[in-house]
Amino acid sequence: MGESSTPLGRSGVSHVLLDIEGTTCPVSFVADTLFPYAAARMASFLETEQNNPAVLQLLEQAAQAWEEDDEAAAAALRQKGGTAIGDYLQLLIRQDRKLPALKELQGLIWAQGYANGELRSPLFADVPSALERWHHQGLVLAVYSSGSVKAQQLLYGHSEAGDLRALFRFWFDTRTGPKQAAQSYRTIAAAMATSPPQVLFISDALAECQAAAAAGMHVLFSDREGNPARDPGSFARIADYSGLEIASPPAG
Ligand SMILES: CSCCC(=O)C(=O)COP(=O)(O)O
Ligand SMILES: [Mg+2]
Repeated sequence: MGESSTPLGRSGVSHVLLDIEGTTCPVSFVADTLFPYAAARMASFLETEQNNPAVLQLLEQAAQAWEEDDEAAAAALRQKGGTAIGDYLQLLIRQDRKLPALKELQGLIWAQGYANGELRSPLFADVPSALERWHHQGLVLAVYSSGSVKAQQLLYGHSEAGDLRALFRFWFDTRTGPKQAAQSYRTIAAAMATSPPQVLFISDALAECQAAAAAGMHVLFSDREGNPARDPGSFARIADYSGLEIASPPAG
């Protein structure tokens, strides 16, 4: 593992909750491939899906968020008047804002790219074997990402290491709650029928690490090559899972 060793051997950890971008998957794939892929196809997707009730519902949610959005560029776009919701969605993509409706629309667009072979997700080299090892040990694996659950399942279902979805038992996105709020981690622990001290959370975002720790989870800060933020605060860093041994949970 990274610079420090973490005493997870006797920690009682039975669940591992993983962020995706900057944690199991390079930031560059999300920022330089996935986001531009969705941005380039958003207008034609909205045109094609204009009678799809699920898409219309997501657009209503985005329009509502836009009305309440005080951020300067969003407000300026609103004041222009008559501007299409597509322009607001493009703004959110450029700003890497994590609005759930946008994340679900992105997931629907990426689904087409994964299906036609244009997209395939790279994971950090140590990740697939660590997931296999932990799963084999009886640890419960779960995902918590700003990407929609559909997008998460697409990413792990079309990874360069194959379809890894079966290794995960639970999937959570920001419909469960913001990743910077301690309550979200309590909700996730409850949804997995466990308690926060039995969960190890790994993320590259310090605010997410702090929220999970405040809820009582074990936390490691993901310090991967290419991550824009490398300050771990008070958390132990991890750069590679090859040496991350987590004691198996008691049987039964
Ligand atoms: C699930 S793949 C796309 C990831 C994404 O859209 C994103 O915003 C990354 O956020 P994360 O919480 O995984 O760091
Ligand atoms: Mg992340």
